[in-house]
Amino acid sequence: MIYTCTLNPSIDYLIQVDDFKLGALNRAGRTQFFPGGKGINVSRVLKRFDTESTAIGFAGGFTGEYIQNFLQKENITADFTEVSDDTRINVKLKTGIETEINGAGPEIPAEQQEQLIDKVRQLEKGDLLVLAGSIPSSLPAHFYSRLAGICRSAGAETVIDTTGRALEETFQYEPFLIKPNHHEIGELLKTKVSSVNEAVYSAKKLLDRGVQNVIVSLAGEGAVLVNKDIVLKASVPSGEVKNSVGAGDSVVAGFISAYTKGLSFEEALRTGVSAGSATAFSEDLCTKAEAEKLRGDIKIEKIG
Ligand SMILES: Nc1ncnc2c1ncn2[C@@H]1O[C@H](COP(=O)(O)OP(=O)(O)OP(=O)(O)O)[C@@H](O)[C@H]1O
Ligand SMILES: O=P(O)(O)OC[C@@]1(O)O[C@H](CO)[C@@H](O)[C@@H]1O
Repeated sequence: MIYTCTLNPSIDYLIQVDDFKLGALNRAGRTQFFPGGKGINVSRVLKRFDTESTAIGFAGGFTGEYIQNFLQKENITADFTEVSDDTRINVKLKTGIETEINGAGPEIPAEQQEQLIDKVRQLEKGDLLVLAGSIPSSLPAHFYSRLAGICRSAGAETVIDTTGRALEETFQYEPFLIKPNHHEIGELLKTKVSSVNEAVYSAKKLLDRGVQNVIVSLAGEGAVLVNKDIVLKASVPSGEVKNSVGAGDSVVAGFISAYTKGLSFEEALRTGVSAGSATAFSEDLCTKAEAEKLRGDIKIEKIG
């Protein structure tokens, strides 16, 4: 079974303001709400790729209820731990360029922390847990590594999509996959990563620290997949980027969906990148049909 864990979900509030002026009253054009948070996005794209998952994490208040109702309408199994504070609202301002304001997230009391940990203790060998997104400020930075450690002891695999120390501390538990973008892997290794070669070099350093597979996404420049046996480079299709929110999560979901169905690393990477680009080219997360249309435009090269 696949689980996604979003410790810090959100309602993503997308606001279109064509001629945004700082310090003035701006009138919004189109506005939209979506359930957000990286694990939730992964679950939504998995569902569109006919792959079942259970979404766990913390949800609270009217915003938490909105997210859970939305997931229910999309027939996604969710088992959130309820907290009393409201789940955050993240503002995604579309003004020609994208500006994001993400909330810190609610207070998570110790009792609810333990309840979530107990859910993760139920995982078994063969299960896969995706830990994705930021950690609310009331939780310790090592919360992900604690969950990753529990999975490791149970024989369940982990996919980690977060940044900095929270990510680094999970390496001791040999995550199956991490998917930093090129800025994030650069920050982690205190270097600048802007080319495919630099991404591969950096990813190999993380294999040495225990990670089994690293996908580095380089936005419009493509993506690489590196593990101990293979180095793959994927090109991305060209198109108009409408909304990059969730593009990285779609790469993770597409990859997992294909890989868990038994496809090769090449085809799983192709599926991941097609989902990422299809999301970037659409307003909400991609549909399977949108991603499939792009498959043929993605070139996968074995470069190591
Ligand atoms: N300009 C683009 N053209 C085509 N595809 C793109 C473009 N930008 C992003 N993508 C798609 O989105 C994927 C993820 O992009 P990116 O490297 O920006 O990751 P990210 O920063 O994790 O994404 P997110 O915007 O979700 O935070 C890429 O692998 C690609 O498939
Ligand atoms: O603040 P975090 O947890 O790092 O990121 C949260 C977020 O920006 O990530 C998703 C896109 O990847 C959005 O749905 C959501 O608003």
